Order: sequence, then C-alpha cells, then structure tokens
Amino acid sequence: MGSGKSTLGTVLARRLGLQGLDADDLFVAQYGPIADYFSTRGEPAFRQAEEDVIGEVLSRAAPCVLSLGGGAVLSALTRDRLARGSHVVYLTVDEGAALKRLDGGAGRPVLAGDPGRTWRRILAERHGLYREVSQWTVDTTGRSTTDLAEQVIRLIRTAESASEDHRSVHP
Ligand SMILES: Nc1ncnc2c1ncn2[C@@H]1O[C@H](COP(=O)(O)OP(=O)(O)OP(=O)(O)O)[C@@H](O)[C@H]1O
Ligand SMILES: O=C(O)C1=C[C@@H](O)[C@@H](O)[C@H](O)C1
Ligand SMILES: [Mg+2]
Repeated sequence: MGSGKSTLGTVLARRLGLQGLDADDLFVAQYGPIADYFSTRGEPAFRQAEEDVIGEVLSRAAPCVLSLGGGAVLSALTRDRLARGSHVVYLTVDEGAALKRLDGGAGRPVLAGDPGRTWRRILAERHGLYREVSQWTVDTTGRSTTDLAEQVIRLIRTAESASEDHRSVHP
C-alpha cells in the first residue's frame, strides 16, 4: 500500500502507448466505494469481486498496464492468472514514506486502527506472495515516478528481447 502502483501505472501506460487500468478504480466504477463495500459486504465478498474484476481484465486480448489493489495477490486464482503471460513488478516503499503518501491510512479500511503497525503486519503477511507473482522488485522510496517508469520500461524491454532471442534459437 502506498508504493505508487496507481501513479506509476498511469505514467507507464502513457509512455508505452497502452491502455492504463486500475483494479481499484474498476471496482469502484462497478460496485461503489471500497470502504462502503467492506463495511456492508465484508472482506471475503470484496476479495471475490476484486478477483472477478481483475480476471476480466487479464482475459482481454489487448495488452494493457494494470495497477492492482494491494491485496489482489491474496487470491490464488489471480496469482495463477498473473503467471500466464503478464510482466509483474513488485513496487516496494519504506514504511515512513508509505504512511506519508497514504495520509495516515485515510479511506483505506484495511489500515484501520494503528496504520503503521497494520501496514507492517500486512506487508509481512503478503511479502512472499508479492515475490511469488513478480519478476522484478523495485524500491520506489525517494524516487520520482519518471525515473521509476524508465527503469520498468527497460526491465520489460530487456525481458522481451531475451524471449525473442530464445524464440529465434528454438523456432
Ligand atoms: N514515487 C513517488 N514518490 C512520492 N510520492 C509518490 C510516488 N508515487 C506515488 N506517490 C504518492 O503517494 C500516494 C499514493 O500513491 P498511489 O495511489 O499511486 O499508491 P498505490 O500503491 O496505488 O496505493 P494503494 O495501495 O492505495 O492502491 C499518492 O499521493 C501519490 O501521489
Ligand atoms: O491492501 C489491501 O488489502 C487493499 C488495498 C487497496 O488497493 C484496495 O484494493 C483495498 O482498500 C484493499
Ligand atoms: Mg492504487
């Protein structure tokens, strides 16, 4: 949370000339505010709907840049879908910078209570899943979005040209 997924996704999409989508925004457009959904339907219902929203995007033929919600990796089905043909970047950030960026957790139901403690606990619970689904880990602390976008584009281009080489050797 607060690593800059939505912000970087928008810039990456523009620079790559692809459609930029944000799973949280798609959720809100379909179901209304996330905090309201959490309080009326509960987290399991939210996770199911989130899985469906992401599944729909990942089933599309056209390539895009998709910023996930922070808890999307909790779904085994989403993790499996991400493993089938997506480039996945794990964006990290220091706790201090994250809490500053997140305005102390306002509007994020999973950060209710003591935001710092909760942020640390959630990260500890999810770190292994983020590592499992991603090809790269990029620390965003103290770095501009422009700089991050350039780095991610380089990583993707290098991976794609390596896989082209592989295909030409083994047609
Ligand atoms: N590299 C950066 N440096 C400084 N501030 C940033 C950076 N990236 C994003 N921010 C700021 O941090 C806040 C959170 O960014 P953003 O919403 O993109 O994070 P997120 O990872 O999508 O969060 P969430 O988990 O809530 O979806 C925003 O105010 C944004 O402007
Ligand atoms: O980390 C989480 O569990 C969440 C992160 C946000 O992106 C939203 O998807 C929602 O607030 C839940
Ligand atoms: Mg976001």
